[in-house]
Amino acid sequence: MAPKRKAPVTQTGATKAGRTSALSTPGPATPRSLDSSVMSDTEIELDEDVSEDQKMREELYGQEADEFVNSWDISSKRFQAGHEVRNYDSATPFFKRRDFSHYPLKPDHQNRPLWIEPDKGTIVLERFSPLAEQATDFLITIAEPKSRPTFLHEYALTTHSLYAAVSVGLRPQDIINTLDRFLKTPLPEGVRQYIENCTKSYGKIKLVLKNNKYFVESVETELLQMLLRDPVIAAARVHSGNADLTTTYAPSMGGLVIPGTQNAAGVRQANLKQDGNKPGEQPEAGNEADVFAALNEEDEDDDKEAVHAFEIMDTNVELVQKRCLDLNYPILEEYDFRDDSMNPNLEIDLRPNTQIRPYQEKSLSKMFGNGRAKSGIIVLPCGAGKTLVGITAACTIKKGVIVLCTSSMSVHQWRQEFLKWSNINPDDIAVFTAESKSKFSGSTGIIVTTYSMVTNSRERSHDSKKMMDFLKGREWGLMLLDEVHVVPAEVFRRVISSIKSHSKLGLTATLLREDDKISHLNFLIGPKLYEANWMELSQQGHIAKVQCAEVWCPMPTEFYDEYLKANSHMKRTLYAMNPTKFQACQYLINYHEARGDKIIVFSDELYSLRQYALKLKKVFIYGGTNNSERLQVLENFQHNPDVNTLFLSKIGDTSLDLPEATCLIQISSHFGSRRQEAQRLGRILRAKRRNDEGFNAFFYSLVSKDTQEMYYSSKRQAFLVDQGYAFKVITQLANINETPDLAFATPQERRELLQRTLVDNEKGIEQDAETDDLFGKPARGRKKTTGVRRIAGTLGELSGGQDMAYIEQNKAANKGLKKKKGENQSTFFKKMAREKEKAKGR
Ligand SMILES: Nc1ncnc2c1ncn2[C@@H]1O[C@H](COP(=O)(O)OP(=O)(O)OP(=O)(O)O)[C@@H](O)[C@H]1O
Repeated sequence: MAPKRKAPVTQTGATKAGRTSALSTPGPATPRSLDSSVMSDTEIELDEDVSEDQKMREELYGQEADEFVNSWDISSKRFQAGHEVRNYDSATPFFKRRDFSHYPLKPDHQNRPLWIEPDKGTIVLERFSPLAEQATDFLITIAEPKSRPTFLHEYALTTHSLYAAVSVGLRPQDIINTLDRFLKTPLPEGVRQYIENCTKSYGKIKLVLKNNKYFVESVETELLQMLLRDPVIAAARVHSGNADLTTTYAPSMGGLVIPGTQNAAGVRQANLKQDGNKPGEQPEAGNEADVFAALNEEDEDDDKEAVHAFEIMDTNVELVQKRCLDLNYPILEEYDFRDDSMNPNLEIDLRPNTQIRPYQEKSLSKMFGNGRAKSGIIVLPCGAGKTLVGITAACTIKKGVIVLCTSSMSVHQWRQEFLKWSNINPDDIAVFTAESKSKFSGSTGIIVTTYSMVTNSRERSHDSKKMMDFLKGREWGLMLLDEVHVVPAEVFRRVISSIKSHSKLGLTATLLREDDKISHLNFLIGPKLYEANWMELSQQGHIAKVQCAEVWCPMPTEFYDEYLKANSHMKRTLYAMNPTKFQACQYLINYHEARGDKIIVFSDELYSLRQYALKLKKVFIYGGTNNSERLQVLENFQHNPDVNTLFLSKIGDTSLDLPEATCLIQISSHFGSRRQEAQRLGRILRAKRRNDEGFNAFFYSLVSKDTQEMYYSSKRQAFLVDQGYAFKVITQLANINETPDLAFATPQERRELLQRTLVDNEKGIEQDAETDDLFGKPARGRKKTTGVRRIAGTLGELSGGQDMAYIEQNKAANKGLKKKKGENQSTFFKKMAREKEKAKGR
């Protein structure tokens, strides 16, 4: 019989929930020995029968255990991972390669707020630490926030985040020293090297426009010499006859005051500097403030640093930017607007009573950190006031501004906001849309337009062409890019190549895309300069507090049977039309209307949008609703006490400013889109009543149980969960069974609903207009035919037995099916028709 082994009992302070839990590190309450060779008293005592031990571990941990068992150094009873010797205990296999419990802790680690994962550079912040605020400020500058629930925040060091850190004025050594000071363990060598490698070339070379000439600038002459040895860059240089590099001096850092604030824009972050301590050296124990005292000191040497530069041709700017990127020296774009004497100044200032909020100021200070304007992206939650951030940037630069929006409604909103917050002369701000092509009257001004107006080169009218020539023919001080997350990189490329601007500011609430193309924006616009914390803003009352819930709605058997047989389009319709979901929706509407809430119900699926709205006698807007009807519905929703619920298709996901709305119900959505979930939540974050005592907004996602929707739903929530939102799961709505007058209460009604849904959608599912524009031209709803669908049935059923009914399509729907002239033709036939028309005209 094999000798008995001690039971594995270790728990090394790990928690189960959240990504951060995978870091096995001792919790603050249970400090471990600093000596990695000392065995913990809870460690497994190795017995002789290794094969049995191995078998057990294999059973417990599968394949992964093999690797561990193979690297198990029996003689020393220690686990060998690469060149590091680790202690092994029963929890080790749970953490696999992410067990860092052998890392020594600094003696005063309780005072320090950060953990780091040595292999990946993932940083975990203890939000309950007294230094959490300072650490957050620092982390937001150097790393990407990944997840920010209540107690532990997770950040990742990436090349882009380090690039952004350098672009706001941090030096590699500043980053290393400060990070080391905040860490509970010494900074791992790999992370130090990563930071050095990523930052050594970033921020060294700048593109600056001075007196309307482009200069490539650096404090290191050798770097400029190296660039000039490159044939492409050498060819782009403007030869002034002087072979030497021009020497100038760095601009003064302070002095610039962002309008709407009391503080100079020279950000504290830009002044983070080394103090005398060597990396890893401990600050004086017991004095937390000392750790950071040095961070805020002014860098007296900055003003004395000589800057060298050479001039390049205007026409070769993009080429030089690309070439520098290829050479691994990404060029930072900076606009020395205070020294730009060539472009006329714009008379614009914030109105005297305008006070920007602390997070708005923080985000802008990243842009104007050294007295110049850096291009980049600012990420603020929906309703947090991105517009005012853009306007304040324009008031700081005071040069010509071009604003690009996603819809014509946003264009008008931006113009209104400019007039509301600043003293701009109304004649100096013009809009360029399909309906209006006005220009400003003076020598400079502001133009607000849409991405599509600027990039759609086909079939331009004479006026549009003239307007485009006007936009292309001048230099803009600032380009404001709204909702940058929705615009394809190609569109940016076209905008940026056709319109010349000295600085670019991208604004968004959700810098995420399911296609992972977000990184393109880093080099097309600039790095992410700032990202706000949603929870913090809601705690401060800038955005509403929201209770999120996922309501599980079981499907009646007959629906579920059809669901299992259906194709993917029909599946989506069926889980949206689930009668239990309908009842949950009806119940929630009744409940919240009675509480005085204004409710928006979102559905991506047009058929269910209409069916729900008609059955519940509520107003609805979708892609096919015409403009005047949309405005009328919105007006009523805002001001009419009898219209408290509005059904909206996905066209209302963005750009909808309805501060009256306090409750959201989602009955159908776009697969697993995290962005849509966040954008929809954004519709209630701006609730007017957000600062009322005890006010909460509500966000319900209705999900058909045991369908694909459950899977998508958890995917969709990932972004918001990372922002700290908790989704409650509701499996049974209180007293729903006793609620009178619920729709589809009898089996017969439910069967009728099923049959009608199947028959109505037999030909295919109607898709909504592919547009984000709630106020743009209503695009025609497209019919997508998914082929013939056979339903098993009997003659009895066809004659009306068992609730299968012959349903006549309504006339409007039939009309919609009629082909209009030229509609649904192939491009070949359309071209032929056009040519015929032309020939007739000749
Ligand atoms: N500093 C401020 N002082 C007072 N009100 C402000 C301030 N900043 C923003 N607001 C108000 O907050 C509301 C939301 O602002 P805004 O529409 O710019 O948000 P947003 O971030 O662009 O939202 P979305 O992403 O949904 O378009 C507006 O009513 C705006 O007037």
